[in-house]
Amino acid sequence: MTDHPALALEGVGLRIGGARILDGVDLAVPSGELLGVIGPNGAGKTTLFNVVSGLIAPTAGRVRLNGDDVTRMPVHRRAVAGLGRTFQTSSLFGALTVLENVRQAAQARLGGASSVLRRPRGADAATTRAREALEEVGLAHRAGQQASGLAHGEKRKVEIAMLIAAEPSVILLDEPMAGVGSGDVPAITEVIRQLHRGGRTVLMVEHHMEVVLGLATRVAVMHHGELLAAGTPEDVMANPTVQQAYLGEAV
Ligand SMILES: Nc1ncnc2c1ncn2[C@@H]1O[C@H](COP(=O)(O)OP(=O)(O)OP(=O)(O)O)[C@@H](O)[C@H]1O
Repeated sequence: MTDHPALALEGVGLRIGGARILDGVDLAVPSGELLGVIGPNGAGKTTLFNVVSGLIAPTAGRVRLNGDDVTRMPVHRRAVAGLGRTFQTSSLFGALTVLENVRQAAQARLGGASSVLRRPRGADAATTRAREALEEVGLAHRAGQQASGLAHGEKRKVEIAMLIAAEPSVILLDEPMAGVGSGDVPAITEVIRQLHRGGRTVLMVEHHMEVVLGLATRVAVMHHGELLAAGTPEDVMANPTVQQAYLGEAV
């Protein structure tokens, strides 16, 4: 298994009507990489994440998770197989507490029945895992608070704690800095850095270039549904084709 990339896209294409939304995307993401996915608006970045997570079926090519072909696997089974993702907008249950939100994610991973049958004294396994995940993102002190009352930046951290609790092997972060005030950017950057340091494989779509260049071990550039370039942040930013794609856009 270790010979396989954590995630591989092989000739992935998506046509909707006459439009080519994704075209021949080949990409191998080795285990432990933090890949920044960038590109101008409408380049196909979110669509690519939707294909990887199973929300959209590609019309060509394959998606492999740790070597296994998951192209036709539904979203929930892909999650169980080890794929986790966040969305541009918050996916928290506002009426639940922070701990309850993270606990749901841990419970989904552990499975309901076993934890009911074998409930450790005091706190069950899902609660313990949820508390550890909140600790990891520095939000243990918010555990009992209702999620709707959190600041936006804290909600982002709770979403990352939910990912940690679900223990995915590959994580997709879709614009983690979207809507985040500049004051919260460094703290969330640090949480993502920690997430990656734990040995997890992370793909991150992000427009905030400072964040991408500061975190990514490799950068992939999408343009008109194609993978234009992939390489170290330095190489990619020095690539004339990439600079051309961004003409008229803020890089
Ligand atoms: N279901 C759909 N039907 C038709 N066109 C679609 C559909 N989904 C996406 N598109 C088109 O595909 C292209 C890629 O969209 P996508 O949202 O993936 O781009 P993006 O790179 O994530 O953009 P942004 O940075 O603005 O979020 C866009 O031109 C979009 O209008």
